[in-house]
Amino acid sequence: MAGDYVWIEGIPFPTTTMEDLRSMQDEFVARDEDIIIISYPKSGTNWISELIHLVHTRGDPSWVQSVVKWKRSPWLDNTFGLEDIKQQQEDPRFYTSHLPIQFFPKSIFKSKAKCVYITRNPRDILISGYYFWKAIKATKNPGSLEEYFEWFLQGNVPYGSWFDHVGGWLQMRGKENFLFMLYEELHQDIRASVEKVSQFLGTKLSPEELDSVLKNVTFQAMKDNKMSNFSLVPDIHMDHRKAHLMRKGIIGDWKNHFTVAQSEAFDKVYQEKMAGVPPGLFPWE
Ligand SMILES: Nc1ncnc2c1ncn2[C@@H]1O[C@H](COP(=O)(O)OS(=O)(=O)O)[C@@H](OP(=O)(O)O)[C@H]1O
Repeated sequence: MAGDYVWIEGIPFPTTTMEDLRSMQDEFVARDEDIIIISYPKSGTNWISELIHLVHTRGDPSWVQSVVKWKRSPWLDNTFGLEDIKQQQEDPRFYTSHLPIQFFPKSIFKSKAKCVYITRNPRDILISGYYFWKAIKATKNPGSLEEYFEWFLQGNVPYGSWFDHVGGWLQMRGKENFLFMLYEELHQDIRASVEKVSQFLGTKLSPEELDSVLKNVTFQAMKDNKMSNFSLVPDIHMDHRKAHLMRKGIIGDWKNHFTVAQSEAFDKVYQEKMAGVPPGLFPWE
């Protein structure tokens, strides 16, 4: 049976999230060498993580094929992930977070840690989450799409409102150690995306290394890689009969799901909530 949420300061989190986020925020010690992947759920977190890990190994797939993703980039947001991060001696440490900016460890903002924030058309995020949360035991079962659609617009979904999450993290745009990426840009030009990320990380790849990264970050390669496709998530956390991480991997699946009325309702909320965001920043507007 799917669970409910743990509510922390008005935001619903999966029940696997540590309850004392505020203590973690004060106590966590970032290192300048850290590489942090940040996203609202279902934005392409695992795609950009895989890409970053492969850039780090210069296209050698042995790490991504032998270590599960949540050990390569543990979750900052839960106690087990945090322990893994703290115990890592070697630099750089990689870790992942879906946290809204107001819960992020303060030391990260004072460090030179490199942060990559990825986002995606929120309409596609809604659909991706609608299917995925059905399988995840630490989140509430979405029920019908009509119902989930309303929850999403209200921010009554894991990690709260997409609008608030993106709005918060956009404050970091332009900072030297922050890179903003879009799922859609990875789709449109994956080679240019790999080059952009490798430049940000300070890793110059040879043409052969770049080709090997490209070969291993395709939807099919990740779907076939059990260390990346979530098939090894224990049954106590995920019902593998109900959904897979690697679902469709396309742009615009929302068009196969939204009614005209839903599409209009979404646009209205989007325009209200994103009024302060510079026009043209996102390709889906
Ligand atoms: N390589 C590649 N190419 C294209 N698309 C990809 C790729 N890797 C992951 N995905 C798609 O990303 C969606 C999952 O997002 P996240 O990784 O952020 O999910 S999670 O929040 O960590 O659960 C999910 O999107 P949907 O298919 O729309 O559900 C995945 O299919």
